[in-house]
Amino acid sequence: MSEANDRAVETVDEDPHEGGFRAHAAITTDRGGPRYGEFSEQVRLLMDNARYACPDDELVDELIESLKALNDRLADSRIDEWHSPAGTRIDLPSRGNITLPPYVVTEVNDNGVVAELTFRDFHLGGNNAAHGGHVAVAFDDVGGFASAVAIQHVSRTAYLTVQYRSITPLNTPLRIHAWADRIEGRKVFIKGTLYDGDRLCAEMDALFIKLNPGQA
Ligand SMILES: CCCCCCCCCCCCCCCC(=O)SCCNC(=O)CCNC(=O)[C@H](O)C(C)(C)COP(=O)(O)OP(=O)(O)OC[C@H]1O[C@@H](n2cnc3c(N)ncnc32)[C@H](O)[C@@H]1OP(=O)(O)O
Repeated sequence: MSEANDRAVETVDEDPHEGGFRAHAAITTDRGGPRYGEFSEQVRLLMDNARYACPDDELVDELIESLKALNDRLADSRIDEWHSPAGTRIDLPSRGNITLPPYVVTEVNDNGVVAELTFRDFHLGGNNAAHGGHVAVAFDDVGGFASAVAIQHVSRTAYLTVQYRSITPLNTPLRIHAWADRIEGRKVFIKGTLYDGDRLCAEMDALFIKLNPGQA
């Protein structure tokens, strides 16, 4: 971590979290400004290019200097997790969270949550296919979303099982669907599917637990 990173630990007086997540929906399209989506896309491209890059020594030297300068500037604008745009920008893919595979929600209703999701070069597992861990990340987020829709409350993943049925391609719009199969008290049983066209890539079977008030 750089010096700028050390300086960047900023605290906020109010206590904006509840049950381990945001107390308020914090729905905003303002934080980060109108070009935050373009910024996120450039970061994703950086990750994609870094994944496949084979720079020579001279370029590595140059890139390290550029990245150091960039990281210092970014670190200066860090804020706590509750106020950062990432995760709250509902106008952007995956709510502006660049650590998630980008997805755009197309349906939210009694049948759950449906989204168009694209794994990118950064998500490579091998042989042009998505890494299984990234598939699980996608299911966790969209599954958590479906749980939130079903119970109108925050929940945490207790378990999440993925059945990998066929290769999940990169750079291909996929259809991810998660829905509440049943609810028993605080337990929300979530199921999910990931399709490339008509081909089933993976299935999810997960349990989310509704958090008690103040639960971490
Ligand atoms: C701003 C814009 C908004 C837009 C729209 C919002 C969309 C917003 C989407 C966000 C999407 C994020 C989605 C990420 C979600 C994570 O990734 S969360 C992070 C990963 N998960 C964790 O770190 C959880 C770690 N584990 C824990 O904290 C605790 O074990 C848990 C899961 C909270 C459960 O603990 P607990 O509350 O003490 O529950 P406990 O009393 O032990 O168990 C309750 C019941 O569940 C059962 N149970 C608990 N664990 C298990 C298990 N592993 N297996 C089977 N049964 C279990 C118990 O047996 C018990 O059953 P009953 O006796 O009631 O029949």
